[in-house]
Amino acid sequence: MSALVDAQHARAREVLGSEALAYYESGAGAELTRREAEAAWSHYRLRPRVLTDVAAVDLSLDLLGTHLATPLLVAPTAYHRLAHPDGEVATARGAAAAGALLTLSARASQPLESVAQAAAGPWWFQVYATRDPAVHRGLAVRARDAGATALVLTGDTPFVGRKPLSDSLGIPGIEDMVAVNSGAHLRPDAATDAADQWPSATTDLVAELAALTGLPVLVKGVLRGDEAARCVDAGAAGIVVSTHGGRQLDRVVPSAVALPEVVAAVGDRVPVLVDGGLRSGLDVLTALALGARAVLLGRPVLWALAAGGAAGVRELLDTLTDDLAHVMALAGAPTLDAVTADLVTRIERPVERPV
Ligand SMILES: Cc1cc2nc3c(=O)[nH]c(=O)nc-3n(C[C@H](O)[C@H](O)[C@H](O)COP(=O)(O)O)c2cc1C
Ligand SMILES: CCCCCCC(=O)C(=O)O
Repeated sequence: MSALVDAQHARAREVLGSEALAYYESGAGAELTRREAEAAWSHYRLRPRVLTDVAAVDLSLDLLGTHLATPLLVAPTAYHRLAHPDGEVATARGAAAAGALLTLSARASQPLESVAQAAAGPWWFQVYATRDPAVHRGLAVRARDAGATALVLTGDTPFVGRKPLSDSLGIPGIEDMVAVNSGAHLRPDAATDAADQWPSATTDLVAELAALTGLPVLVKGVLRGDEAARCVDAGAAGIVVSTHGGRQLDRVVPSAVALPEVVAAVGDRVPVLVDGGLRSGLDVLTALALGARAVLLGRPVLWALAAGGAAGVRELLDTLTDDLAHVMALAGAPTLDAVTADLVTRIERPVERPV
């Protein structure tokens, strides 16, 4: 883990309330998937090139029509006002200052238009299929009108995963935060709430959202090559390999294991992105070498926001981008195009604590 991520995490643990901390940190079930995510990246080893001109490392890329300065993106995470009073507005400012793309959660704790105004940089909007389709359709159109350049349809959440460590504590202020964008309140009979997850959603929603908004739609939460192909056949413009931070189905394969299979299945048709357990430039380099076009950061952004508001988010993204540039240079890859599969190999028995 990068030293800064570690320090911001420690600071976040000091300043966050116990309910907010539990909500952010927790995973589903016995948390096997959450706990495996980080270590899974270290099962790969690098095969660097030598005597390659790496005096200038260029991290820029074009992604679905948007030019980006860094392949580090902010993952959609809910309720940023639990971390900092300035909430998603601060996250948007920090991301823009670092030149990083923000993915705003459907469960943001501030109106998406306020966040859009603060987002001087590019941003995408994450969509949950809701029981009342007017809710997700309305949000998608509002996001498009406010300047989002793509939608990210989360496909792994027909129901919210059960998280033993946080479910009993509850989330302070959740009713108001849910209402802020959807206009709906979670009632005690939440299963019938208009803004609750809609468990009957299918891949038909991909084309529907694309036709409604004219925006590219990525599907997030994919862990299999055949499922990625099914989403792309249904119109997905990109795939996000993700275990949802280990918060949905426990014991799913880590993103680091699923990524090569998904890239092999659809990587020549659409960009494949990945998130889950990425905590350092080396983790990101590994993900890019395995075929990801870009990566998303979830909890590290929440810790950075709690630790330092917009400045904390900027420092995180700047530091990891700089860390990535450094390890790319040492691996002999001066551009993202030069980060190819031959740079990594998988080993079966990593040495966890060398002596
Ligand atoms: C507190 C929290 C809230 C999240 N909220 C959302 C959400 O609203 N929508 C979504 O698609 N994913 C959500 N995620 C999952 C993230 O987008 C991402 O997949 C995950 O956090 C990546 O793993 P990492 O935290 O190890 O970086 C959430 C994750 C966390 C930790
Ligand atoms: C208690 C409602 C949680 C909504 C989903 C947010 C999310 O994706 C996550 O917490 O994970």
